Amino acid sequence: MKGVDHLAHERNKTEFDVDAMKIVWAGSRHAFELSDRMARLVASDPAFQKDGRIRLGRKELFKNTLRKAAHAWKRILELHLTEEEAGWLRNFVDEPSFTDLHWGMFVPAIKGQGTDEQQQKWLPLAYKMQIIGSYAQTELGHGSNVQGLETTATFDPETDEFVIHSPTLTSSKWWPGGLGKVSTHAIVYARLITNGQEHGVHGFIVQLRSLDDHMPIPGITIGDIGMKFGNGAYNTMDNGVLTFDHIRIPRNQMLMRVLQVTREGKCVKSNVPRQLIYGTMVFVRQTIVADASTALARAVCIATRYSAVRRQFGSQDGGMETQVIDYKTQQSRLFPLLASAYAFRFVGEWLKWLYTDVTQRLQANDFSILPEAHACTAGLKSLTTTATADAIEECRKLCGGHGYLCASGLPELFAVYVPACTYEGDNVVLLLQVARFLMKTVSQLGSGKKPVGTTAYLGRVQDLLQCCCDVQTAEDWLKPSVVLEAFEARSARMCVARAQNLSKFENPEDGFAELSADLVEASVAHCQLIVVSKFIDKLQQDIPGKGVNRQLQNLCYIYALNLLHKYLGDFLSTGCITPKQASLANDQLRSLYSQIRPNAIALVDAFNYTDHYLGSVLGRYDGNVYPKLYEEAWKDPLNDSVVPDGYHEYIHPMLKQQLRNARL
Ligand SMILES: CCCCCCCCCC/C=C\CCCCC/C=C/C(=O)SCCNC(=O)CCNC(=O)[C@H](O)C(C)(C)COP(=O)(O)OP(=O)(O)OC[C@H]1O[C@@H](n2cnc3c(N)ncnc32)[C@H](O)[C@@H]1OP(=O)(O)O
Ligand SMILES: Cc1cc2nc3c(=O)[nH]c(=O)nc-3n(C[C@H](O)[C@H](O)[C@H](O)COP(=O)(O)OP(=O)(O)OC[C@H]3O[C@@H](n4cnc5c(N)ncnc54)[C@H](O)[C@@H]3O)c2cc1C
Repeated sequence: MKGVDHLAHERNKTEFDVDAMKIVWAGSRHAFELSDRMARLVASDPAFQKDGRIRLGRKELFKNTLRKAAHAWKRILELHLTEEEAGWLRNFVDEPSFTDLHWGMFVPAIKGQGTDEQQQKWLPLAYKMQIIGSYAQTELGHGSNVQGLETTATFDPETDEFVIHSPTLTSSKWWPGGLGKVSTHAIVYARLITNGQEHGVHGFIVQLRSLDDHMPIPGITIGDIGMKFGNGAYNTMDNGVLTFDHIRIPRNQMLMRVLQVTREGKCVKSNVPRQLIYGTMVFVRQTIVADASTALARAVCIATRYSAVRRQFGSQDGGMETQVIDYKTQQSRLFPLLASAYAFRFVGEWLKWLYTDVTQRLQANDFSILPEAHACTAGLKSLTTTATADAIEECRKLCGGHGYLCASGLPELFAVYVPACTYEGDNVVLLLQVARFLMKTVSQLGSGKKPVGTTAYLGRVQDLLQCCCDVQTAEDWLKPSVVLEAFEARSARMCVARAQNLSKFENPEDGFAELSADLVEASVAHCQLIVVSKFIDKLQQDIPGKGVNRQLQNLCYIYALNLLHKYLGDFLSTGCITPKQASLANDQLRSLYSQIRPNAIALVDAFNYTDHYLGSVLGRYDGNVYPKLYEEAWKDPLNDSVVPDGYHEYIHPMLKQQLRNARL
């Protein structure tokens, strides 16, 4: 690192091995080395520079994204990068583009829902980018309600083809990323109709544009849906609109792992459950949880470094003013977010493991943990994206006025990140799925069915309904068993109370609708328990590096005790803890903030983000904020001229008018 390090005094306070923590954050030494190499490769390549992209108009911005995507692909081929390396490289390019959907949804959909023959035909083309795919599920009229989609795929036995059609305006495909201007193909979700009968929604591989001149296939109308929230941000993506006028595709382009349509138009079910049609969403939700920690860590890194640079008030005898990070209010807002970044990292790691396990089981025809995998991916996607979007905004406020400048990097990060609360399932709709799973689990307790996995604690429901929290001193809140029991008891009691209320309704669906707001709260409690318990599990691992485990313990208890404070109503009203114990938890929280304080900068350094990736003057590694902020201001196009365009037309005549009025 060249130049003066304005944060050196902070780094000198560190009480743990930062390099070892970098490996814990990355997940392994291999992941660390690989991501570090790719981050530096991108940061050092002028073709990937990001300065000024927020000032580009839509067309320039989009073309710039196409240029970067093409350059990234060129480098991937030239350097013979592996799939893993290529994924990291694209990540550090840090610009949403059609490639996210191609690699993130189109390819996984074919892998997850295609037959062996379909995979053999389509995957090589997709891997070489000889075709570019998107994922066209949502329509103008329906997104959450997948079974409500209107596009039809009618089998024509005479020609052995499906006819894909958009019967209404509301059946127009609407939102798919990469669709508007780039994709040549899409997985299109449509209602399957054979022999006049409906068979639910299925995926079809449909060519959209000519591979020669990129013109839409006759009968297809396609375009971009228009500008989205924020400057730059997600506007690098061509989210699209698409309609079909009786487009014909061969029968073998329906993804047939779940259901096969024969030459005669007969539907033959395979042994895999229907829900596997939703499998791509489970995969992507799992990756979104991992991405949440990355985005949250970016915001926290910026806010933490800047909070150590920024000084306000408190100067005595002409000495230095107080660093804002030393204010207890700043710490109580910032450190729980730092702890959440680590918590989400570890739960993301665990979810990846769960997903891999489910995939292997599915291949062996074991579908038993599919409902749990669905509930975990849906619930954790909802919990982590909501918390991350809120946290990015909180980090902006933690940076005061300068946080509102685009140069802070936070407005763009927020604008890019916030749709994660909606895409891949609206966060409330997903929590309702978790609630269904929880209510089903509770209702089966009486029949002796033993809950497993993340709901195993519900098997101890009788104990959890009666247990009393064993906390007498603030230090007692540093016992994993105490924290875990408080979270388990809160979630179990909320689930049982909701289930009892539901049982009062004659029609369970009416009850579910009426009590849905309460049910969502139980889902949140359950998901928070998962995050806390996976963090505690992480602490039990053998973590090398001086002081690393200690820091992680502090972060884990900050995460848990801050939630306890924030959701105190739940903990008190369900009788899990007493007001006195809650007050002791707060005492412990303050003590933990003091312990984290000297390590805060090193804990964000452990994310190993380059200045290029952070894209923030406030979050610079060297803390040299003010001169760079000053320099940045002069780059604004308004400062190209001293007297602005429009002066002669609008300002000058106004001034003259006032002068005349004054003389009158
Ligand atoms: C500063 C600059 C920074 C730059 C940063 C750049 C970084 C780039 C950032 C980009 C990162 C990532 C890119 C992401 C791109 C986003 C792309 C987005 C794509 C999409 O949004 S695709 C569309 C997604 N759509 C949805 O998610 C729809 C949500 N709806 C549903 O999932 C379902 O319809 C439903 C579950 C809500 C309802 O289903 P339905 O069948 O109608 O009803 P139910 O009766 O409730 O369910 C039936 C049973 O099925 C079970 N079920 C439901 N879903 C699943 C599932 N997925 N898997 C398994 N089982 C499932 C359900 O539990 C029921 O079971 P039961 O009968 O009770 O046993
Ligand atoms: C940036 C972005 C990228 C996207 N990319 C893609 C893509 O590549 N491919 C694709 O197919 N789609 C994509 N989508 C679409 C996305 O998946 C949907 O917008 C999302 O699933 C939400 O569905 P909706 O828009 O129908 O919301 P709605 O369901 O209309 O939600 C509106 C409100 O109704 C509430 N609500 C809905 N149903 C219920 C219920 N049962 N109970 C209680 N409340 C309810 C919701 O909580 C929300 O508050 C993208 C969306 C965005 C914003």
